[in-house]
Amino acid sequence: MNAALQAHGLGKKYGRRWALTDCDLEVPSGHVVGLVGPNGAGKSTLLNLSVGMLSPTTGSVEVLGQPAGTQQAKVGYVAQDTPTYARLSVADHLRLGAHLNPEWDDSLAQQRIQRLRLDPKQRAGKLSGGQRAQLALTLGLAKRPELLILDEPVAALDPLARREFLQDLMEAVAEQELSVVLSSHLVSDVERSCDYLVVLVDSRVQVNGEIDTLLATHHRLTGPRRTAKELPGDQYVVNESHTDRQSSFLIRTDRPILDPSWSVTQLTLEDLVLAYMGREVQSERPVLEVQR
Ligand SMILES: Nc1ncnc2c1ncn2[C@@H]1O[C@H](COP(=O)(O)OP(=O)(O)OP(=O)(O)O)[C@@H](O)[C@H]1O
Repeated sequence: MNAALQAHGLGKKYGRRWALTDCDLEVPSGHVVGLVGPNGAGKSTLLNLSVGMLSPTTGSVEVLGQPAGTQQAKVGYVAQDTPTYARLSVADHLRLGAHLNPEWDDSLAQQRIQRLRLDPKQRAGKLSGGQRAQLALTLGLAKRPELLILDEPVAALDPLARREFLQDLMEAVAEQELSVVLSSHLVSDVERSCDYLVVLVDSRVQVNGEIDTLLATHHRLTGPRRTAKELPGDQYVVNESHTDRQSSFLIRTDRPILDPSWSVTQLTLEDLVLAYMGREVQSERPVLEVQR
């Protein structure tokens, strides 16, 4: 199966300013991928390049095995500002969706609009921010894409609407062969809905892999003070902190931790994301990748 997303040396420059530099990434199909990273990391730029809304200054990006922007019917995209046509009604948007998309699922679209209590006659410009986001998400889902790319899709939704949307998304993933890449600042949403994680910091993928595997292979070790050099070679140190007598390491390893002097704790996804986000940018290749 083709990768959902594949970027090589991808870069985008605006005037003299680089928004994304030399980004390498491969995301397999069949996952719900959470793309997280600090403000300005390049997430939106990467997603815009992936759908062909922007053209790269350097490098290349493919979606579903084809150059970005050539698979319009198979790729759904909801941009960060959930664009809609202000003067068109909700019903007009659905008609437009049906007209433009060969796989359009009208009953899904109508049911969703009904459930969300959106008035089909209301112009999109008169909807609230959250309702507009729901309309844009409905268009993305009803298109029945193979890959759905969502840039902070739930940012404008209230907590209940957020939960329902993520539920809808997971149902769509279960029912059809749908891969999803969604960027989010909310680790709890990523935890609830994603099975694959990409942490992007300053254009660099810091960690990339299935969430279950990442959680099973990362641990916090706490014990008598020592240096990272004293740890076994298979223990990759993500971060470390020390007091006079104690050391704490966040490590990644595929092997059992045999040293009985360590107290070993499992990490939450938030611990893991924050650890990679808080690190100095790692630009050395190869990027740390964990896959089954
Ligand atoms: N149109 C533009 N012109 C100039 N610089 C831009 C433009 N769009 C983005 N940038 C810059 O590129 C960098 C990456 O921005 P991008 O929006 O991709 O980050 P992001 O990870 O999506 O951030 P956020 O989490 O805040 O949405 C930032 O430094 C931003 O200021």
